[in-house]
Amino acid sequence: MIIVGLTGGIGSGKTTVAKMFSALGVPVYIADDEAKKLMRTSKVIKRKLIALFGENVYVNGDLNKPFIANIIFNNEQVLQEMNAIVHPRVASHFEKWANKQTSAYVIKEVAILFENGGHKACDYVIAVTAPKQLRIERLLVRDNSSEEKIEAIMKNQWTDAEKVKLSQFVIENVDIEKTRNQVTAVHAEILKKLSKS
Ligand SMILES: CC(C)(COP(=O)(O)OP(=O)(O)OC[C@H]1O[C@@H](n2cnc3c(N)ncnc32)[C@H](O)[C@@H]1O)[C@@H](O)C(=O)NCCC(=O)NCCS
Ligand SMILES: Nc1ncnc2c1ncn2[C@@H]1O[C@H](COP(=O)(O)OP(=O)(O)OP(=O)(O)O)[C@@H](O)[C@H]1O
Repeated sequence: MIIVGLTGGIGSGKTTVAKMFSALGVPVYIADDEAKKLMRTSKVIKRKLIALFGENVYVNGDLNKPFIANIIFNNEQVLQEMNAIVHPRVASHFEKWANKQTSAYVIKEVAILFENGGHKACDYVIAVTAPKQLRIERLLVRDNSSEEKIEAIMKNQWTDAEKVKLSQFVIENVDIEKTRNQVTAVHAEILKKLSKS
């Protein structure tokens, strides 16, 4: 199966772009959603997360997100330990999912693709970009978050320039209609590349 990674910084519009690919009939895997599902349901992951963070990591059986976020986005060591527990499970879950798809290619949306070396398992990578200030403004509206928390998350992520250098496709997501046109063009280009290979 041909795997196209879709990545971008927090608030760049990855999910917005992923939905546009989905509307074109491309199967889309949202790694973050699946990671959170596994963190809620896998006994092995739950046990390891409790060992790492303590009992407060779950509240009434659900993930205690503010508690986790407050720790991991201020402590890179713990962030990496959590990722080492969760991400290998997501990788095998993705593989099973991808093997069931029958389309020309699939999209794998991952917020931290390059940062974790996940791009090496992709045939192509699409980077979604948007100016930092615009991303912050979107998140302040969407999440009722603080600028401080957003900056803390951004510190753990590569810059757009670094991601663009290693990506085969770039979608600049500022004007939504222009974004839609870029998605259509990238989809056509990928299909063309695949028909030649
Ligand atoms: C840490 C958690 C609890 C924070 O939840 P919260 O609702 O506050 O934020 P949200 O989920 O919207 O994430 C905000 C941003 O943080 C970044 N981020 C999230 N998880 C991670 C991670 N494991 N490593 C690095 N950055 C991350 C992403 O850019 C994301 O867009 C949550 O993100 C989580 O459970 N993450 C683990 C799942 C995971 O690893 N996802 C990353 C992609 S596989
Ligand atoms: N081109 C755009 N014009 C206006 N608003 C947009 C545009 N693209 C995305 N948004 C809005 O910005 C917010 C962030 O977009 P989205 O959730 O797609 O980003 P993301 O990269 O997936 O975020 P995260 O990294 O937090 O998962 C959403 O509220 C979305 O509706």
